Amino acid sequence: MRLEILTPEEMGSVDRKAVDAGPLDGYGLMQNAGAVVAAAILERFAEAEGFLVLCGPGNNGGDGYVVARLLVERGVQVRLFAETEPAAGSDAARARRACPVEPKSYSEFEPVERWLVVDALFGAGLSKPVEGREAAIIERVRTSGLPVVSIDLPSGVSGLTGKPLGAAFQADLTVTFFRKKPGHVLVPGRQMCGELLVADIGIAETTLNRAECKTWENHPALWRAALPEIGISAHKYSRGHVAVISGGATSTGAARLAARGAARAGAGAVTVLSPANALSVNAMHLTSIMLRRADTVEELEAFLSDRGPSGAVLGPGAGTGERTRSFARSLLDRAGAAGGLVFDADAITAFRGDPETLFAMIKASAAQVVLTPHEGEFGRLFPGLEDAPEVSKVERTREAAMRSGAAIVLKGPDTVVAAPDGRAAINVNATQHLATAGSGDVLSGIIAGLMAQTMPAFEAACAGIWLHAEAGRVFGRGLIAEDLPEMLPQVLQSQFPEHVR
Ligand SMILES: NC(=O)C1=CN([C@@H]2O[C@H](COP(=O)(O)OP(=O)(O)OC[C@H]3O[C@@H](n4cnc5c(N)ncnc54)[C@H](OP(=O)(O)O)[C@@H]3O)[C@@H](O)[C@H]2O)[C@@H](O)CC1
Ligand SMILES: Nc1ncnc2c1ncn2[C@@H]1O[C@H](COP(=O)(O)OP(=O)(O)O)[C@@H](O)[C@H]1O
Ligand SMILES: [K+]
Repeated sequence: MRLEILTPEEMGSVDRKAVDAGPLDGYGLMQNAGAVVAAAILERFAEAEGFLVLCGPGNNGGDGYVVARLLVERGVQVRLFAETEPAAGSDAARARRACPVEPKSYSEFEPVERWLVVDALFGAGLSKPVEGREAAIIERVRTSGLPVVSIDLPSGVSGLTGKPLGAAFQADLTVTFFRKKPGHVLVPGRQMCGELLVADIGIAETTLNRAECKTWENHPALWRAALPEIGISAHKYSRGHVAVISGGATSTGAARLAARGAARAGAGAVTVLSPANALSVNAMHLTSIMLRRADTVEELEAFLSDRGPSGAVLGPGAGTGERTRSFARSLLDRAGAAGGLVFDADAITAFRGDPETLFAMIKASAAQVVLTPHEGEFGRLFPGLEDAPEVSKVERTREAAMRSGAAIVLKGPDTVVAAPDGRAAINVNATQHLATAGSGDVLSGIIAGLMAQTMPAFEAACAGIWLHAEAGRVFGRGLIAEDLPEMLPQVLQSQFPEHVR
């Protein structure tokens, strides 16, 4: 599967390598790009009565001239709008000369009913906010309601960040080339593309140095091989034992959701470690999941010594005070080499004043650590890496992983996972039904459950996010967090039948 995601800059270097290797030059690639776009348009929009092609000054516009020419050759009506001539000697200038349609200026642009707009204004070379006459055309197209096919990217959407830079098209179909770019999978770019087609334009697969690729679309192909297998002689503890730290009497549900997530993800045993004042409320709601008292670090450490769990979740409902901070220190200190720790919610917020101390402990620990912040929690731990218009969520998450020494799961509709070694994956199967209280708690449990079964942190985080999202997607409307663990068996059995024996 072609799961690699290339930044516009990386794509530019692939293009250059492809041209150097031949046989196609830049103009040849542009011809192929135009041809795949024209074919996709004719196949999907056969009922369109004519085409309004908008060409920008660069190679994206060059692709537009090729599309216009090919559509004219098919005998359909085409009007072309361009404001700036392509640079002399460029591939786009050659495509412009070969195009039989004389461009009109943008000011002459008029929407025509039942026609289709081909957006070839800007692609990978978007370098500043779209304003003025281009913004005016985009607004006219939007109010006309005409369908839009965008070449490479909806003009105005940054291929790097997925965010609009000024005005931007909402496309019905976007045709990009060779590989997806971050802007096609990060929101809001993902929705602004409409349907996304990744087309082959004759760039050899060998042009891409796969070993250098560090960013992927999250998909089972990335981590299927690392999914835990249950051996025939398994016993409950050999399948992994997860400890989940509960909060006090009025905030115990989050830990139980995480515990249930860990159990359904396949951990053979799960223990909730509860303050004394919450033991009875936890006991009333737990059956197969075990319960043990842990008010103090000494009690936690006694449990760690007795039972040697292979995974733990700290944070959901745990409180942001000294108990949580001291439990974090103890878990990082005492977890064996195979231990997998997930710090979520309050375990993240508890270190807001002193993230460097947490990062130093993580780096010194033998445990594999995953931090699962939402944007608010992320900002508390990583000042300076907050969301900003021109920064990519992938790069922010990657930088946070390097700073902290943990795998970072930055949650949202486009959850990004990054590892300290630079690997990153963008998740695309989530549904908005996951935006429900406690859904993140279940996720932390699923990831810990997978790590407790010896799945490495990055793979466990990617698998956990995908399974969690798939459970939400399959369940659909009316989802509450309690439903997520209960959907996992169905998702696991339908997607990975070989793992259920
Ligand atoms: N490389 C290859 O082999 C292949 C590439 N292909 C195609 O090439 C596309 C990339 O082409 P590209 O690099 O020429 O950039 P492109 O997106 O046309 O824009 C650059 C121009 O727009 C201008 N400009 C930017 N933002 C602006 C704004 N907001 N408002 C106004 N102006 C703005 C910018 O100005 P400047 O930054 O120089 O001031 C410059 O003049 C790629 O998306 C794909 O479609 C295919 O043919 C397959 C083979
Ligand atoms: N609009 C959305 N679309 C898809 N997934 C979402 C959306 N909103 C939230 N999620 C997912 O739901 C979960 C919410 O986690 P979190 O914010 O920690 O909530 P809670 O603290 O209530 O458990 C995360 O996995 C997140 O990625
Ligand atoms: K475009």
